[in-house]
Amino acid sequence: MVKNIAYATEEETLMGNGVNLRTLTNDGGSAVISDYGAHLLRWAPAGQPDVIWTPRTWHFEAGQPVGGGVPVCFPWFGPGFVHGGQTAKRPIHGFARLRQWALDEGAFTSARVRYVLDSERLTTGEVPWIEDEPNVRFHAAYEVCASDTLTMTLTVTNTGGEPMSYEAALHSYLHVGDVLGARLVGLRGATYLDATEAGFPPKLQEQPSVMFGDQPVDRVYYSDAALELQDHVLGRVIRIGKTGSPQTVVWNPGEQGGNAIAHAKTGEWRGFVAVEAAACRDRIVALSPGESYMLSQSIAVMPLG
Ligand SMILES: O=P(O)(O)OC[C@H]1O[C@H](O)[C@H](O)[C@@H](O)[C@@H]1O
Repeated sequence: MVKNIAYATEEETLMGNGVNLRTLTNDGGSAVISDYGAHLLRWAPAGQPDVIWTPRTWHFEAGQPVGGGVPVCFPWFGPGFVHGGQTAKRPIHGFARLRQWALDEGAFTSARVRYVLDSERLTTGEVPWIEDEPNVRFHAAYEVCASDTLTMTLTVTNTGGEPMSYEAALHSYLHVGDVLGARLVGLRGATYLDATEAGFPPKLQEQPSVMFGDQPVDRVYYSDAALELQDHVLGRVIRIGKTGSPQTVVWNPGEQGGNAIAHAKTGEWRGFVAVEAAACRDRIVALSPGESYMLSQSIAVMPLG
């Protein structure tokens, strides 16, 4: 099924291929979210161009991630990281974004949607995901509140009888007029791991802003600071706040990688910067039985002053 997000309407909340799209519309703004992956596809405050980026055309395919939007990365990030070392797990960014989440009907309003993914409903082979944690059980709740601001909150509870650990990220593709002129401000002085180099060498953010170009930028910052993504083309600033997020992942694939993104046409990569609330690698979340952890990201838009 090929779909242009620009044409998503309320009438399309029930779609073919077993994928439901939910539309939130209120005076403050509107959003579209898919039950597949609990994947936010669109959000814009009233009167603003989209703030969440997706390729101009995209489709749902069972077992494949939807391009752009806000993938929920869980229970691992990238290829995974266990006991101090990178692993090679598949699928990349965990299975949560490739599963149908259960809609909490009672919590679905014009401004809010809540989804649940429970380990009891997953198939053997997905749980446990860490060989030495054979009895891991969890309950994940994901709530999206969308009006003139957007807030996404992932709460994971250890429902098993043994300790569990996981990685998570809210992988927001933020729409900019042109990434080549975008500036991400708020990370000066932070240490980051440079994922574009072998071994993820640690580096220091010395410049006042992160800039983007033809070369990829792929970094795990050790920072929970509030950030501003300045967009001189659209004349606005996207403000990003986070809680429970010891790291911030910043990514743009650059020209070569960007033009290889599934579903995206040549040059579309210039329309986004991914700024991700994350707890991954050596900041993995560890939960005792009964404990919960909340990872949240909120986004608002201001005129560029
Ligand atoms: O799987 P995708 O949604 O395309 O995301 C892929 C990207 O995700 C993160 O931002 C990682 O830091 C990148 O290394 C990776 O390439």
